Amino acid sequence: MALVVQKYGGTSVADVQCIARVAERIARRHEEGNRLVVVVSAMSGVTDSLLRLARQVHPEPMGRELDFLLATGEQTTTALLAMALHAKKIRAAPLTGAQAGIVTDGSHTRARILNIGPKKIHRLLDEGAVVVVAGFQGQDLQGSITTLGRGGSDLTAIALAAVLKADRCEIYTDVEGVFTADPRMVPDATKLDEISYDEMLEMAASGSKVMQSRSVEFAKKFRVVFEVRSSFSDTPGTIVKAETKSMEDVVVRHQPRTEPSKAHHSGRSGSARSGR
Ligand SMILES: Nc1ncnc2c1ncn2[C@@H]1O[C@H](COP(=O)(O)OP(=O)(O)O)[C@@H](O)[C@H]1O
Ligand SMILES: N[C@@H](CC(=O)OP(=O)(O)O)C(=O)O
Repeated sequence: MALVVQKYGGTSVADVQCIARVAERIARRHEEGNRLVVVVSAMSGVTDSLLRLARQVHPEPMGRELDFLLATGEQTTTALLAMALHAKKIRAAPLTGAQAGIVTDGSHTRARILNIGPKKIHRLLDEGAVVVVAGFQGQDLQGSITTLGRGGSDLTAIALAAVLKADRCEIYTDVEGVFTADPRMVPDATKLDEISYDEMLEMAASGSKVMQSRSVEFAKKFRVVFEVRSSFSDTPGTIVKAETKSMEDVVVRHQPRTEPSKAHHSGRSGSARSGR
């Protein structure tokens, strides 16, 4: 029985129809006999709305309260996805980051993971449940909720895959993998079958990226091989690993510098993703 960690980003859980579609995908994999740990992000745009709300009541909200608020975005999706799975008669166990055993330092809004105690996840998997984990969050040693920086659900998934020694780690988004440039801005960008951690980090440094750089650094350090793929199709995505067999890095290095469109892609631009 393979242990699979999946992560569904905000674009994949943007509304209840999307959540139902994700539940369908999970149900299929569960029925195939896989053990599943599913990390979810807040529904697209929710984290930004929560930030705007916070700033309406305080120009510079305190980190502890801000993290308490921001973590609710992922918790909402976690609860809704667990309900959607129950509607399909699949046992699902929703967990906050803290309940999943994710312990961080106390750097609110950009906390670093100190360790993960996966006992509860293992127990739930042994009971046959699909474990649904709220991404982007943990708990510090004082018991306060923390968040892992923008894009931090990627880090939750990669770190869980490392700790659980998962057989597969799948990062689901709204494009079919990693392209030579942002496919929404560069129509003739081509999808890569494979890319190395270093090439992914180079893409991030040049402003065009599909994942939080800290997550890629973490994956590189702990040798977590993962696949970036679409939750809207069954097309194989892009495998990210230490070495790639081709010279695709040449293509990557020659991609044009692009500014991701805010309308579609809020929070994914250079500093918002990599600066923490
Ligand atoms: N090189 C690239 N390859 C693929 N997607 C990219 C790339 N650079 C930027 N992107 C953008 O990343 C988006 C996915 O990130 P995001 O919108 O944050 O998704 P999610 O909600 O799944 O985290 C894609 O829609 C695409 O526009
Ligand atoms: N909701 C958080 C965490 C996250 O990772 O989101 P996404 O997977 O949609 O990039 C953010 O907006 O930063």
